[in-house]
This record gives sequence, structure tokens and C-alpha cells, in this order.
Amino acid sequence: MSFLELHAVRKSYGPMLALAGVDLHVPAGSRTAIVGPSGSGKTTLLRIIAGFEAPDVGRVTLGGQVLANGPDSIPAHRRGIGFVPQEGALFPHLSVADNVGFGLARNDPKRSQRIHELMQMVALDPAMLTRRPHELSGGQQQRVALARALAQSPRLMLLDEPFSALDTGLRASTRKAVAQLLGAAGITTILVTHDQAEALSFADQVAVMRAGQLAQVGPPHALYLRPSDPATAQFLGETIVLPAQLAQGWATCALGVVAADDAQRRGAAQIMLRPEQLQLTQVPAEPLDLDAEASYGVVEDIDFGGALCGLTVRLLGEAQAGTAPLLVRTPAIHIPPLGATVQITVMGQAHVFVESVTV
Ligand SMILES: Nc1ncnc2c1ncn2[C@@H]1O[C@H](COP(=O)(O)OP(=O)(O)OP(=O)(O)O)[C@@H](O)[C@H]1O
Repeated sequence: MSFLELHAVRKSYGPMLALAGVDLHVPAGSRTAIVGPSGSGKTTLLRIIAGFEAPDVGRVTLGGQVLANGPDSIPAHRRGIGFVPQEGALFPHLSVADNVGFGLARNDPKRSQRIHELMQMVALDPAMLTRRPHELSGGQQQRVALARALAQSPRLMLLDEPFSALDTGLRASTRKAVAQLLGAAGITTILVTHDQAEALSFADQVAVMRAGQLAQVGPPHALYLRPSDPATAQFLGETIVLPAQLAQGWATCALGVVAADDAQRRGAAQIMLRPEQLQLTQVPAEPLDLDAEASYGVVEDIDFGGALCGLTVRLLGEAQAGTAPLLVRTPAIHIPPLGATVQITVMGQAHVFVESVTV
């Protein structure tokens, strides 16, 4: 049995169905990220796990203890669950020490020592204890909020978009530091975010929410490379979706014959590649053997993005005439010039969607 289990959880606000039957299993000590577009139900799900809301129907159990069975629900303060809201929500008039120690008894002789331990856990200098929250950086404030939640020695930690107010660099380093310290403490964690890259990098289990349901749950690399449908694929990153004919693990498509991740299926299907799976090699424009096995194109646009650049490539060849130009992601040091003729090589396997859905 998993540590946290949600079974058929539903929640409506008046006529608005926020959660339409959610099942989720979270193993002990794991990090799960719930990701989805705005309004898909992520925060509602987190609030039900925390105990700020009760489900209309469905069951929530933690470590074998039933926390909620429909509206019959254990209150939040008796669940042993830590919660870090967006932007930390620190008490602005209290010092860092009093924020961290907020839930600790004032007359506890070990209070000060515990506050120092918590500061150490979140890698903050104890010299900051006398400061007020506004005298800290955004990343430091988030760590104080985390220390305050850790003070309760929670069985489960819930993070609601805790990094969203931080700028890109600080966001990545804070996320990494938080993931490491929660992992080292062995605390089961659930992160809610609308940022796909954040979900993929933070978690060992990613749950994609769509319209109040979990569209797919799995390890990050599996969701990214083998999404269940085109909508999930597009939500998690850029895609190239092509019609193909499958046979014995090979897909014949506008890019020629490409290795596919389904050796059993035959016939028409939709395949997906990520733009960084295409490798471009500049070749002379003439002569080109367009009937050969290789696939060629012309660079029509270059979007210089720093480390990775986006190139728009129009495929050459009569059979490829109806194929929309492809987006290719390639390291900046390898970009061919605008108008160059390129040979296109596919790295790795194309993913075959289970259903042939048109996107
Ligand atoms: N207290 C409420 N009263 C009425 N409707 C609500 C309430 N809370 C949420 N909703 C609705 O339920 C749906 C799910 O909301 P929720 O906040 O869970 O989504 P979310 O995925 O967290 O969105 P975001 O990323 O924008 O925070 C939305 O349509 C929202 O408008």
C-alpha cells in the first residue's frame, strides 16, 4: 500500500466540478509533482490532502489512517501535514526566529536549539534569525517558510507553487536545494506547479491534471518521452507529431524510416518526436538524392535562444510537400545558417501514441 492514497475523490463548488474523480498513489519518501493548466484542479486537490477542504465523495488515507471519507474529514491541524503556500506567507511583523518557531511552544527550553537546527536544515545562516522577512531575498523567505513547516516534523510536505515568485536562476537553485533537503530528511512531498520543467526536474513521480482528472501519472522521463496522448505531450514540451505507417518497430513517415517505441503495432498511427531529437548536418544544396533513405530540408527561420536554438526546417521532396515545417532544437554552436540545406537525422525512438488522435 502507498503512503498517501486518494481514491475516487470528487469536489464541486456549486455547479463547478473542480475534481472529477481522482485516484493517486504516493509512495513513502517520494517526491510527486502535480502539474496542469490553470483551473485544472491542482490547488483543490492539495487543499483536500491538507484538510483545508473536504471532498464531496472519495477517500484520502495517509499511512493507513483515513483522513477523509467524503465530507467526514479530520481537521488540518490534526493531520501532521506541512504546507508551504505560494510566496511563503511569512508573518511580516515577526522575526525570522519567531516565524520558524511559530508552532513551537514558547516555554520549551529546547526551542532556540530547534530553531537553529531548522535553519541549518534549510541552509540559512543563523545570523538572519533577528531579521524581518522583508530583509531577506525571495529564495531565503521560501526557505524560512519551509523551515516553519518542517518545525512540525510533518509526515507529508505539501508545496503550493512555492517557487513561482522567484526569478529563473534563484528558482532553479532554490528548487534543487529544497528537493535535496526534503530527500535527505526522507519526507514524502507533493509539489503543485503549472511549470512543466519544474515538475519534471523536481519529482520522481509527475501527475498531469486536466479538467479535474489525472490524465497521466508516471516517472518524469516516461511522461516526457512516452506521453499517453498528444495533449499531454504538448503540455509537457514542444512536439513534432507526424502520421506514420508502422511495421516491426519501424515508422515510415515524412522523415523517412524512424525507429519506433512500439514493436507490436502495424499500420497507420501517429508518432511523436521531441524537437531536440532531430540533428541537422549542413550539406551542399546540389546534388541531392531525394529518393535515398536520408531526409533533407531547408532552414527557413532561426530563433536564437542561447543554449538551445529553435530552427524551422521545411522538408524537401515531393512526398513531404504536405508536411508543415518542423521545429528543431539544437545547441547554439551547431546552428547552420538561414537558407542552408540540411540532412536530418533522428536520434532515439519516435513515440507511438496509443490512440490515433488528430492534433
Ligand atoms: N472556493 C471556490 N469557489 C468556487 N470555485 C472554485 C473555488 N476554488 C476553486 N474553484 C474553481 O475550481 C476549479 C479548479 O480550481 P483550482 O484552484 O483547484 O485550479 P488550479 O489548477 O490550482 O489553478 P491555478 O493554477 O490557476 O491555481 C477552477 O475552475 C476554479 O475556478
